[in-house]
This record gives sequence, structure tokens and C-alpha cells, in this order.
Amino acid sequence: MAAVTWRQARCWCPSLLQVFRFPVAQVHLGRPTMRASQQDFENAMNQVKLLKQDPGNQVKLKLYALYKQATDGPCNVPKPGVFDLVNKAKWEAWNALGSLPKETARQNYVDLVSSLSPSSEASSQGTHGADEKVQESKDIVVSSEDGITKIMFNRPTKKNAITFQMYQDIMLALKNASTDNSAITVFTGAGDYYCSGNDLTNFTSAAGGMEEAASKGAVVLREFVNSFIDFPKPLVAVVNGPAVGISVTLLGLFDAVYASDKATFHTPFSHLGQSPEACSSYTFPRIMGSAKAAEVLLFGKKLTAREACAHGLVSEVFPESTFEKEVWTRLRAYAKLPPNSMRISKELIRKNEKEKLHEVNAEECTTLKARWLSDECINAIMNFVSRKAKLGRPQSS
Ligand SMILES: CCCCCCCCCC/C=C/CC(=O)SCCNC(=O)CCNC(=O)[C@H](O)C(C)(C)COP(=O)(O)OP(=O)(O)OC[C@H]1O[C@@H](n2cnc3c(N)ncnc32)[C@H](O)[C@@H]1OP(=O)(O)O
Repeated sequence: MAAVTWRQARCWCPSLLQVFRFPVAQVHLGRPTMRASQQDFENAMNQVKLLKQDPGNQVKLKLYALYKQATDGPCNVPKPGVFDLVNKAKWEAWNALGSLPKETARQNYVDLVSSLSPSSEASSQGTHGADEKVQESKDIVVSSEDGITKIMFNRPTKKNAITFQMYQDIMLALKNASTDNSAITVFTGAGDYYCSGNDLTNFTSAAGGMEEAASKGAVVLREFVNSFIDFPKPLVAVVNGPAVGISVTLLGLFDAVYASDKATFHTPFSHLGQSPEACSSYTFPRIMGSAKAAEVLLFGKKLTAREACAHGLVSEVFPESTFEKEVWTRLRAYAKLPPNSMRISKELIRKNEKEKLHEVNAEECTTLKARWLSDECINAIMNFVSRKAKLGRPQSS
């Protein structure tokens, strides 16, 4: 429906840059709380006016929506009538942003404008079209095809363990995916593992002392998990093999989890002297009941894919031989569903617990920061680094 309306709108009004006037003078912004400052935002608005090439109607609609969200907040004006095609298309684009925070909208606006400017056209961020790589980074590969943005852990020789840089790349990928043309976003892993969790050398290789690394780690982790809590589109995990640590706990924030029958789910936090993250101290008991969650989070009980499915963490398990084919066929069909409807439904589902999730995330990060400085954790990491310990093997003291 939206596409038809938009096509009609385009016929009626070829120059939508004129229709979407960006009222710079009317901007009243609060104190910026994220990275894009008011100045960045205003610069971006000016940059839009200087664009040499028409960015296309889709992009202009997106810019309009982000601008309105950043300045006025969520759309709460009446929907224009069916014959007011242009304003209806603008309203729909704005409304689709749901309760996206003003600061995030402002940041996304700045990012989108910067991706349109000539200097960044050749940069690594790409243009979010169909079937193309949209983000180049060594260990996180992002591509977009058939309405699906795929974010792939791509460090198979290290079982896709997540480095500090990969946390940053994933946050950027999610930010881009939240406003790109795709309907759904999918995480998966390259090679035999889905992901072996946090790279245990993140802390040992960090510059500065442990105290500094732990403080930085807590900040990065909080921001990282926030980007999953706030992600507005359907988020799906295609778990192709074993998953460990944070790659498991994050699944509680996904909308659907499809697993190969060779996948396993392991959260060995006590073995590592650590504590749960990614809101799992809240989501896991809700998903699987407190008794099973305790086994998993306190005692590090590894779940098979079928067990994880029986306990509600996994949506469906597929035989390894047909896993990729079946899952991607299904996802391509899901990606054809009306995107606004999916976003709005997700927002309804998440709305009532978003605040709680942010609260839990903050508390888990504070707790983890202290854990990372504990002897229990430092010993466990040193044992791993010096090859004395691996999951499943008894730990030396
Ligand atoms: C400045 C600080 C910035 C911090 C940024 C934010 C921090 C956020 C932290 C969030 C907290 C998350 C908690 C967790 O995720 S806990 C889980 C951590 N993961 C593990 O404990 C897994 C450790 N790995 C293993 O036990 C085994 O490797 C394995 C996964 C069971 C696989 O065993 P297998 O025998 O099949 O294979 P190898 O052991 O030979 O592995 C191949 C190589 O991969 C390296 N590897 C694997 N996993 C990790 C890992 N998690 N961290 C670092 N390296 C890993 C392994 O060492 C091998 O490397 P090699 O070939 O060079 O020896």
C-alpha cells in the first residue's frame, strides 16, 4: 500500500525537495545527550540544501521523518486523508519511527546526510541498496538483499569471538540498519561457530590498567546492549553453530531465533568469574522460568538447540542439512511483509518493558565492571590466555 501511495505521490510531485522544506529556523533542540550535537544537526540540515544530486524520494522521506522525530518527537498528529498523498507519505515515514528517541533520530539524520555527501560517497558505508555490501569491516560483514540486512560475525578462525572493534562495528551496523530500506535484520556467523562470545583477550590486550579497561568495557557494553534494546525492526538470529556468552544472552532481546540442530547455547559466567549481561538476568527467567534460567546462568549448563527451543529461547530448530535453505527462504518471505506494520507491532511488544531493560542493562554493566576486577575473573581469563582452560575442561586455580 505504502509503495503505491508513494509512486502516486512521485507522479504528482516530482520535486519533493521543494515539498520537504527543512525549516532550519524552526529548530528547537534540547541538550544533546548522544554524539550528534545541535551544531552537527544544523550543519547536516545545511548540507542537505547543498546536495548536488537528488537523493531520491525514499531518502528524502527518511530525512523528513528523522528531522521531525529529532525536533518534534514521535508523530502524534492526525494522519492526512487518503487523497493528500504527499503528506500521507511523509506522515507514514515519520510515524514509522515510533518512539525512537529524539537524540537517536538526530544522530541518524546526521549519519544519513553524511552518507549522502560526496566526500563519503566513496567511503566504506555504502548506500544501502539491494544486494550490496553496506559496511566494510574485517570481522563484521554487513550486506543487504531481498529486504534483509545481514550482519555476519566473520572471524571464523577465532570462532567469531567479539573484539572491541567488532562491538563498535555491530553498533554502527545496527544504527544503519535501523534506517535502511530493509524490513528485517538478521545476525549469523561465518564458519562452524555462531559466536564464542566476548574475545577474552579484550581485557588483557587493552592499553592502560585493568581498572581502565573495566571502566571502558562497562561503557562499551552498556551502549552495545542498548542498541539491541532500542532496535526498531524485527531482529532475527540465524544460529548456525555453537553460541557462547554474550552471543547467547543477547538472544533474549531478539524477535526470533532460528537454530541449526548442531547449535548449542552456553553461558559459562560462573566459570569465568563473571555475571550475566545483555539483560539476561531479566529476560532469561521470563523466557525459560527461574529454575532453568538459574541452571543456565549460574551453573553454566549448556543447552542443545532442542533444549533451548523447548525452553523458549529458540523459535525453531532445523536439521543442519537443510538449515540455511529453509531459514533464508522463510526470512525472504517475512521480509516482504509490510515493514511499517512489523515495526509498529514490535514497538507495541517492547514498549512496556523498554525502560526496565535499560535499567537492568545499566545494573548488569555496573556489576560486571566489578567482576572483571575480581580475582576469580582475572584468574579465569589468564588461564584461558595461557591455554590452561577452555570451556568444558576443568579450570586450574
Ligand atoms: C577495553 C575493553 C573493551 C571491552 C569491550 C566490551 C566487553 C564486553 C564484555 C561482554 C561480556 C561477555 C561475556 C562472555 O561472552 S563470556 C564467554 C567468553 N567466551 C569463552 O569463554 C569461550 C572461550 N573459548 C573456548 O572455550 C574455546 O575456544 C571454544 C569456543 C570452546 C572452542 O574450542 P575449540 O577447541 O573448538 O577451538 P579453539 O579453542 O582451538 O579455538 C580456535 C581459536 O579461537 C580462539 N578463541 C575462541 N574463543 C575465543 C574467545 N572467546 N576469546 C578469544 N579467543 C577465542 C582460541 O583461542 C583459538 O585461537 P588460537 O588458534 O590462536 O589458539
